[in-house]
Amino acid sequence: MKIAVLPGDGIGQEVTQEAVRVLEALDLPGLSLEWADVGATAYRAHGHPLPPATLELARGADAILFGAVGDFDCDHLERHLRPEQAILGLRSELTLFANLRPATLFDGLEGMSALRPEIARQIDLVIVRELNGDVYFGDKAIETLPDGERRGWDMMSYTESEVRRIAHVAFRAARGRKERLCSVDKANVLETSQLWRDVVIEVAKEYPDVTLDHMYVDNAAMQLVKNPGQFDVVVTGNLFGDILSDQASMCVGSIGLLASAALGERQTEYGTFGLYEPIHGSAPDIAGQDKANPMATILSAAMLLRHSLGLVDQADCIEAAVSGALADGVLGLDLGGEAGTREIGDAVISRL
Ligand SMILES: NC(=O)c1ccc[n+]([C@@H]2O[C@H](COP(=O)([O-])OP(=O)(O)OC[C@H]3O[C@@H](n4cnc5c(N)ncnc54)[C@H](O)[C@@H]3O)[C@@H](O)[C@H]2O)c1
Ligand SMILES: CC(C)[C@H](C(=O)O)[C@@H](O)C(=O)O
Ligand SMILES: [Mg+2]
Repeated sequence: MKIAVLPGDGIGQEVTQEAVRVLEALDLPGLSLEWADVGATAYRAHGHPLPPATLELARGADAILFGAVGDFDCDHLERHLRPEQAILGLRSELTLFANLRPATLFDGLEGMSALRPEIARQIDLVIVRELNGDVYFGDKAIETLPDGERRGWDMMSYTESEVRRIAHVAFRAARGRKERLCSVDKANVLETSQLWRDVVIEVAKEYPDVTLDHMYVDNAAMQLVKNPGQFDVVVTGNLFGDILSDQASMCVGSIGLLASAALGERQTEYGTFGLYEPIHGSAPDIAGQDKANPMATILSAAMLLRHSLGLVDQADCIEAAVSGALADGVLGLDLGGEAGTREIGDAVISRL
C-alpha cells in the first residue's frame, strides 16, 4: 500500500507531518510512504509547481495525502507556474472529479460554532463538490480592448457527462446516509446551471428512493447558517462547492477541522484511488509557528484509509481519537484553545 505524501507550502508542511505521525503510530503492515515536492516548494526546487516526478509518484500510488499549496510571493508568476495550479493539475490529470467534504459537529464543540449551539448541533452533512470542470478549467484571459481598457474573463461550462457522473456519486452518497440530496446551482441566471439542473433531474430517475431538492446558491449560503440540519448531501459545482465548504467549516467550529477526499473512478487493489487534503490552504499568516490545527489533515488521512485502502477500522480509530481529544478540551488556537500543532498530533496519537 503506497501513499504519496505531498505536504506543499506553509502550514501544509506542519499539518501533513502530524497526519503522517498518526499513520505511522498505527503501524500498518505493508504501508509505504513516499514524499515529493509540490506547490511553491516545488517551484523553487524544480522550476514547476507540479514537477513530472511528483505527478508520476502520485499516479503510481494507491492514494495521495496532500497538505496545502500557496505562497503570496508567487502572485507575480504567470498563472501556470503558480502553486495553486499544482492541486488543480493533480485533480484534473488524475481525473479526481468527486470531492467529498463532510461537515459534522464534534461533541463538545457547540460553543465553538459560528452558529447558536442548538442550530450547530443539527449539522451532519456532506458537500459533494464537482472538481474537474466549471469556471476553474474553462478558457480565461485578461485582454486589452480596442479602446485600451482591459477585460478579464473566465469561461464557465459543464458538459452533460461531467454533471451526470458527479450526480451519480451524490445520489449514491445519499443512499448511504439519510437519502436526501440537495442540488445547489444558479439556474435562475446561468445556462451552465440550467443544464446542471436538467441532468440532475434526469439522473434522479435512477434513484427513486432519494429525495431530491434544488436550491439556488445564494439561498443555500443563507440556509446553511439558518437551518443546516435540513441538509444531508449537497451536490454542487466546483466554484459554489469551494465557497460553501469554507462556510460549512465555520458552522462546525473551524476550517482547521474539515477534511476532504477527491475521488475518481479508478480502483486499486485496496479501494478507490484518491487524493486527501484538508479544505484549508497554506495559511501564510500562521505558517511555521506551531499554530495550525492539524485535525483536518489527520481526518483526511482517516478518509484515505477508509476509501483508498479499505482500512475501515483504522479510519474509525483515528476519527475516535480526534473526537476524544476535542471532547477532552484539546483545542487549537482556531478553536479558542492553546494547543499547538505538535501537541494536537501527540494528543491524537495518545488516544489511538
Ligand atoms: N487546497 C489548497 O492547497 C488550498 C486551499 C485553500 C487556499 N489555498 C491557498 O492558500 C493560500 C492562503 O489562502 P487563504 O488565506 O485564502 O486561505 P487559508 O485556508 O490558507 O487561510 C484562511 C484563514 O484560516 C486560517 N487557517 C487555515 N487553516 C488553518 C488551520 N489548519 N488551523 C488554524 N487556522 C487555519 C488561516 O490562518 C487564515 O487566517 C493562498 O495561496 C491560497 O490560494 C490552497
Ligand atoms: C487553492 C484552490 C485552487 C482550491 C480550490 O479552489 O479548489 C482551494 O480553495 C480548495 O478549496 O481546495
Ligand atoms: Mg477552497
